Amino acid sequence: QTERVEAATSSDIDPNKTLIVYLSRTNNTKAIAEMIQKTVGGKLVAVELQTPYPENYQATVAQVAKENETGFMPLLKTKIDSIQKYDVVFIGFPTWGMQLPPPMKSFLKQYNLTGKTIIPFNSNGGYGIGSTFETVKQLCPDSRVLEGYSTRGGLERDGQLLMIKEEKAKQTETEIENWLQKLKII
Ligand SMILES: Cc1cc2nc3c(=O)[nH]c(=O)nc-3n(C[C@H](O)[C@H](O)[C@H](O)COP(=O)(O)O)c2cc1C
Repeated sequence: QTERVEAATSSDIDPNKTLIVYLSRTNNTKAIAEMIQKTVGGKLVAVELQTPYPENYQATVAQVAKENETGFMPLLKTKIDSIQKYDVVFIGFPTWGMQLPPPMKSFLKQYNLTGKTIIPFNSNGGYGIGSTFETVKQLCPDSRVLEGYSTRGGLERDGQLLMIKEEKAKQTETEIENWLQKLKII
């Protein structure tokens, strides 16, 4: 009987009601987003800005530092139609200045995620998630925020762009499957 209950509660997320939204500059977080979609299904959406960040890495770092300081939230070009139809929202982002990137703060502020299940994921340059997952929780006080996934991506500062490829991609895929199983998503 126990078994039947477990089978009924696990893996019943509906791909039609699943949104995977991510921010990615050098495609590491995008690679994770695509792996999640391959495993779970759902609608994949890249967050784009009305005014994109500079191509130049140092200029971007400086701009983000300023935005983090002032709490500035950039306007998004990306629009989600009918957010209300999604029950589960995966939210992916790199670590920027050890914080949640400003565009993701914009996203979480802009959309009403009340009652939804939020699942964060992250790539970073090796310094970890910083305050990112904590900020997601703070900005989604009326959502169920599940345990996030994080892995090392690139380090643009040192010329490392897309690093989630080849062996690292295979390893990441396995980790993502284990994580989603643990969360009873698959
Ligand atoms: C503006 C900026 C700030 C960053 N700050 C950090 C940081 O504080 N800690 C860290 O580990 N990596 C940092 N990184 C590196 C990224 O988190 C890392 O390269 C990540 O994998 C990039 O993801 P993406 O390829 O999806 O853009 C920063 C990168 C940029 C562009």
